[in-house]
Amino acid sequence: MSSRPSAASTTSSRHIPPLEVSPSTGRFITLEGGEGVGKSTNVAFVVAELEAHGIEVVRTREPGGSERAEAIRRLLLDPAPAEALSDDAELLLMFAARAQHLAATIRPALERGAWVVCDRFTDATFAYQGGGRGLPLADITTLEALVQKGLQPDLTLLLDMPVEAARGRLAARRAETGEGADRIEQEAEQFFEAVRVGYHQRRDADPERFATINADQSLAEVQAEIAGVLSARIAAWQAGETA
Ligand SMILES: Nc1ncnc2c1ncn2[C@@H]1O[C@H](COP(=O)(O)OP(=O)(O)OP(=O)(O)O)[C@@H](O)[C@H]1O
Ligand SMILES: Cc1cn([C@H]2C[C@H](O)[C@@H](COP(=O)(O)O)O2)c(=O)[nH]c1=O
Repeated sequence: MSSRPSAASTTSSRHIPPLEVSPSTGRFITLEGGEGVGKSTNVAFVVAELEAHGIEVVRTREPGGSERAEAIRRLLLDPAPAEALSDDAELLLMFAARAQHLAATIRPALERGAWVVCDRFTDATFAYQGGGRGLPLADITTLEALVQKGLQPDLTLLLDMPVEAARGRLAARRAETGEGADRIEQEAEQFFEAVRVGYHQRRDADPERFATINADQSLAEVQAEIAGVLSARIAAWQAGETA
């Protein structure tokens, strides 16, 4: 476990008020949204904000987040597979990767009191395999219960913006880095519109856990919104712990 400097000893505490976080209270925060909305950029921001308050943070992602789960990620996202991947196999591989990720990374971190910040989790399965592919939500709910055994994120930041604008950002990133589109990113715009609707349905079914962030604004504005949500949620958790 990394050391926990006191909140008072940190210098970049401009967004979140000083915290006295109990080491035994691990929290699980996920960032969700369609392709190119800024999840990776803002995962880094959330991690930096928490670490600035002396919190041990494990940054992770799905699919992936442990050695074997990353191997499954490669299978899932291979842009030119020798054999087409069936929708059912895709769904089951997402949950196989998640089961391993939970066992190897997420549960051990939470059990030792670390906070986990994860780039995508099961809401992505509801949005992509449920909304995008049209697989039955009841099947996803069954797998969710089997694999998570009741564990849910404490907070999910849904970065939301129109699909076309986000694809523009992605195109700019690809032009800059030279990276190609993975197997799922190669889907048509209609697929990603259905993914966005899938996320909205998840959010509407669990408004307590979700906070919607308007991702279609400058990075500074997005991060101010995220900082505000984090600050409020952390204060509420702290109040609950000391009550
Ligand atoms: N608010 C913003 N305004 C303008 N550009 C942004 C903003 N947020 C992120 N970007 C840029 O948009 C691109 C996509 O951002 P990022 O890689 O964080 O998205 P992502 O949601 O993680 O993408 P993916 O779906 O591929 O995982 C990057 O080049 C990033 O620098
Ligand atoms: C967890 C999860 C992810 N996906 C999709 C969403 C993306 O297209 C890729 C992951 O790539 P990223 O660059 O890390 O965002 O996988 C999915 O379809 N279902 C899921 O459960």
